Amino acid sequence: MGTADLQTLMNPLRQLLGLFVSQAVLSFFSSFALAVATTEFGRRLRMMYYEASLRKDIEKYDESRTGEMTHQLSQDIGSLQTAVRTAFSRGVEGVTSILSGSVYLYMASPKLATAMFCILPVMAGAAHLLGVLLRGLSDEIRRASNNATGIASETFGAIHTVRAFGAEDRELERYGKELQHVSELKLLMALTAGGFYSALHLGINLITLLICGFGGHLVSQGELTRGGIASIVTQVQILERSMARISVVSAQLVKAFRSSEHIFDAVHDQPRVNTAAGGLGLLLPVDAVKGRVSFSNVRFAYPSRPDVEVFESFNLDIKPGQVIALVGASGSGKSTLGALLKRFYDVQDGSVSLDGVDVRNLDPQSLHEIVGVVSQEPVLMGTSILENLRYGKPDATMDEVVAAAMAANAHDFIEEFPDGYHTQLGERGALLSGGQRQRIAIGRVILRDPSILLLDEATSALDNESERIVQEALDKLMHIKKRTTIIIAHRLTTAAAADLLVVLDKGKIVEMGTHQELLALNGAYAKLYRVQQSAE
Ligand SMILES: Nc1ncnc2c1ncn2[C@@H]1O[C@H](COP(=O)(O)OP(=O)(O)OP(=O)(O)O)[C@@H](O)[C@H]1O
Repeated sequence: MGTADLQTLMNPLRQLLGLFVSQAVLSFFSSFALAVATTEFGRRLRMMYYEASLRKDIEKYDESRTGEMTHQLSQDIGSLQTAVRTAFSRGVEGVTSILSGSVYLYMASPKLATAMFCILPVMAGAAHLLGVLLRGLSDEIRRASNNATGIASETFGAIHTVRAFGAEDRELERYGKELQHVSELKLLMALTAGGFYSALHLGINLITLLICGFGGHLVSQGELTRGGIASIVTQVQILERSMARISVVSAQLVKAFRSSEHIFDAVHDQPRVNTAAGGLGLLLPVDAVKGRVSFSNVRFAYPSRPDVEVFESFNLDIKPGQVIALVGASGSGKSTLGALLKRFYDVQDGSVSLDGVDVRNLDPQSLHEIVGVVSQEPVLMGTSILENLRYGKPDATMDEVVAAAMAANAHDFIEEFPDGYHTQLGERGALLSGGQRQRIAIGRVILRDPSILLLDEATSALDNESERIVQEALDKLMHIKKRTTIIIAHRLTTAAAADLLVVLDKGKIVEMGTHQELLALNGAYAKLYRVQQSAE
């Protein structure tokens, strides 16, 4: 072979090599760009959904299972991401080959192309029907699998109760039932989709047969060559395969968007209380707050139970610096007053105000800075003790943190841990005892230094010794500075020292006065007190 021949051979080879390399580079960049775009899409959607969930109204939490929300955050958005990625990669490829195949067909034989395109609407109609069927089924599957995840997460969260009641088998059965339902629905979906795709393939083969028949007729008429019909049949098969692929991709996309509809709804849902920081409502300077709290003609029923009115027309005025204790039977509305003050819920009528400002007109961040809470069963985060204390004041110095922990009677037990303040707590602070958890919770409130303190039965879950230590910490918290304090008390020993005791019954104030005055009155409080004294 001469040099000139070799040159002639090399030229096209070089061109081909160039083509292959550019194809590889192009394919790398397009798949990378697609991965970047879908990853970013997933990240943003997750952030938007997470934020919407964090900011949604508390009553929505009363009605939903947190496990479902976690499922949606990971599973549903994940499958949407995959579907979008597949739709783009396969969809673009499919659409391109349909377009180029159609042009080729039309140029090869306009009559054959027209005949073929007449059949397309029938296929599109069938694909639409499948979409409708799949949509209904995928809704059902989503509901059932969210239920299953909800059950599992509820059980994990309440593992001590489950273990204490030996309820593992019952929980397994409950989860298993839901999972069985999911499997049945998925099988039904596989049957529907499988049936459709088999019918689709049958249709495709029938169309190919028809084209062969019609093509044969055109050959006999001299309008088409035998070679032409062979390449048309090949092209038609490519076209049909692309259409089938697109219908699969679009069904997947429909399914994923359907199961994510509620995510978009949640993202667009405007909460009643906008907790986003910045200029929403009045900002009361924390230092200038006097601490007067007034409930005026409050009418309230929980949104999840609108028919049961907890308060019909409730009035209570708490003076700045006053320590009041709310007492009364279980279910009389004590905790609800705290929830209204923190604006977890809005009153239906009347108002709750702070220094004369309706809490609805206050910036929620400002409100939470002013009103500090120590709850009955404080929940800590699964991070370090230090970070948990700093939850009250993220920029607190180490000295401030230690001082707060000392005031909360927590410093000594923290120092006994090998890692001290850096000790990692389990989920919800599970590695601490109830009393230790409460002292950390008191410490974080001391750091926050609120003007109004809400103590929700803070000592009710403790034994006598722990109660004494926690009570001592609470006393320090109440006396570090004079602040309005509302104690939601179950144990009347906690309430006895308050300036004013407010006795509630079914959402109404039945008695008010100091401990001594109420004992002398010999009414509801005295009765409650005697019952508790004899029980202790
Ligand atoms: N999230 C809620 N959704 C619907 N109803 C609720 C909710 N929380 C409380 N309730 C109802 O509101 C009423 C008042 O409850 P609340 O918790 O305020 O009573 P409480 O006096 O604090 O009781 P306890 O001393 O047992 O904590 C009760 O009938 C209760 O069932």
